[in-house]
Amino acid sequence: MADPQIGIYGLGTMGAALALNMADNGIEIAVSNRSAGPIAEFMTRAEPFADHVTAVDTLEALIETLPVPRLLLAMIPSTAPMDGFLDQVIPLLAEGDTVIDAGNADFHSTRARSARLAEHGLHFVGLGVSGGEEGARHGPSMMFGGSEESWSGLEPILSKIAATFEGAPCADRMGPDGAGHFVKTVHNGIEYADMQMIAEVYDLLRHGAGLSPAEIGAQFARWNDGPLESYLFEITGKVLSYDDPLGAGPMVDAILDRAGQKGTGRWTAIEAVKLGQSATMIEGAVAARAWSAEKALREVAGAALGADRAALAPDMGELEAALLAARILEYAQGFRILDAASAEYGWQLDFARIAEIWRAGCIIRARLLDDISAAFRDGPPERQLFLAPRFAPVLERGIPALRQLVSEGIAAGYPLPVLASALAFWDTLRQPRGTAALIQAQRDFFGRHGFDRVDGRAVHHGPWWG
Ligand SMILES: NC(=O)C1=CN([C@@H]2O[C@H](COP(=O)(O)OP(=O)(O)OC[C@H]3O[C@@H](n4cnc5c(N)ncnc54)[C@H](OP(=O)(O)O)[C@@H]3O)[C@@H](O)[C@H]2O)C=CC1
Ligand SMILES: O=C(CO)[C@H](O)[C@H](O)COP(=O)(O)O
Repeated sequence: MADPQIGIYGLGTMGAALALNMADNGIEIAVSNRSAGPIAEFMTRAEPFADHVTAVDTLEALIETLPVPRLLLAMIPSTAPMDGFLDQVIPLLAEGDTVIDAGNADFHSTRARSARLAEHGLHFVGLGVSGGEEGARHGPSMMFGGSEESWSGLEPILSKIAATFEGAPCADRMGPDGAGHFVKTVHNGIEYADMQMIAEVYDLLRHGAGLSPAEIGAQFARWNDGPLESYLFEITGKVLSYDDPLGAGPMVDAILDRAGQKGTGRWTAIEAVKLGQSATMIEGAVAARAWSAEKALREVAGAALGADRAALAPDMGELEAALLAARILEYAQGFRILDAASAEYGWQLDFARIAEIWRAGCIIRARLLDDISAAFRDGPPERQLFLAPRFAPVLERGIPALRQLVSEGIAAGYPLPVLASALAFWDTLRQPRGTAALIQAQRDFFGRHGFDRVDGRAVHHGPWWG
């Protein structure tokens, strides 16, 4: 057996799948895990590729097994466990070795960890991996953040295991230190918005139009054959077609309506605000998950305030047009955050390439990304996707449909935090003169904050100050 090319520590859902993907692609790997059970389980699954796998019991042994300079990939929670892992490995590694955090990390942590490892002559890579277990096993989309040197060491491996789109691997270097994890975080923010938008339409169709989950699933499957084609529409169609094996009717009805969240959507919203942006659709989706967790309160409020909603009869063609417009706006918001971060951190992110690496393997893969990539290659006015000429006819058709959907939905009592905020974003940004003059007047009145006049005259306070 040849020397392992890379060590993988953490054989949970994602680590095991990535390791199997590597071994399946002929990459020599060494693996280990904190507890013993997953190592034995992994070796059973890896039996067809056993020639390419060395399994060891401890982290120390894993490091000893790897030739220098080492590539050591950890697929463990990127929070305190990652810092504990680094405490353990730093004294065992040699100058020039590379540690890869392939989990979902807060990019601020990644930047701090990169600086910490650099003090020891070590490289640290923040690798965003998307595609869930299936993607990790058969071809994920990967967003690399780290030095050019560590990219040249890792690129041959990542290119072999990545999803491909039109022959090119869906893996690339985004920039140094936290750039890869930041792009992955925004990917997840878009994922949150897309999932919530789908859930809002599901609600309208289920409770407004009275369709069954299976009928709605079939509708999502039909939409998935058109311009809305995407992984999330595909799996929504599938998920809604299942019945509960325990006999409680449609599977979706047997699931508690309380959404989990591990942090990436929230980080996206927080970073957007810190960067002077506001990704309202992503914020709306994070809010919806937070409100969903308040199940007990909603029970009380529903009994006290009434949970009535009126019937609706949405037209499926209009819905499709509305959803496409909303999806353009949600990606537009995501790329605006990337643009702001790229400027702030000097990353020079390549948006067309990011759209391409999201085109396959990842959770937000969607047909629309072809046009997004092309729009960025054309250079949209003001760097804004929603101003790209290629989207003009789609938005001209879709925005009135979205307006009708949102107004009818809200009038009938449905919460539409993502779809409604898409319209607020659109309607705000298309107004050359907005409402902020009044905000400025109020700020000056209560706090003498001052304002600029439209005529440019050097008078910065209102007559209320005499
Ligand atoms: N699941 C998904 O769809 C995706 C997950 N991710 C990210 O991948 C990472 C791993 O997630 P996932 O595989 O789903 O998680 P799992 O819960 O399936 O696996 C967690 C792994 O981390 C190990 N681990 C946990 N705590 C420690 C610790 N303190 N020290 C050492 N090892 C530890 C576990 O070891 P042990 O067996 O001993 O408990 C196990 O190997 C996370 O950062 C997650 O955000 C990224 C993309 C998609
Ligand atoms: O990164 C992922 C997908 O891209 C993970 O599945 C992540 O856990 C999803 O986020 P959340 O758990 O908050 O829904």
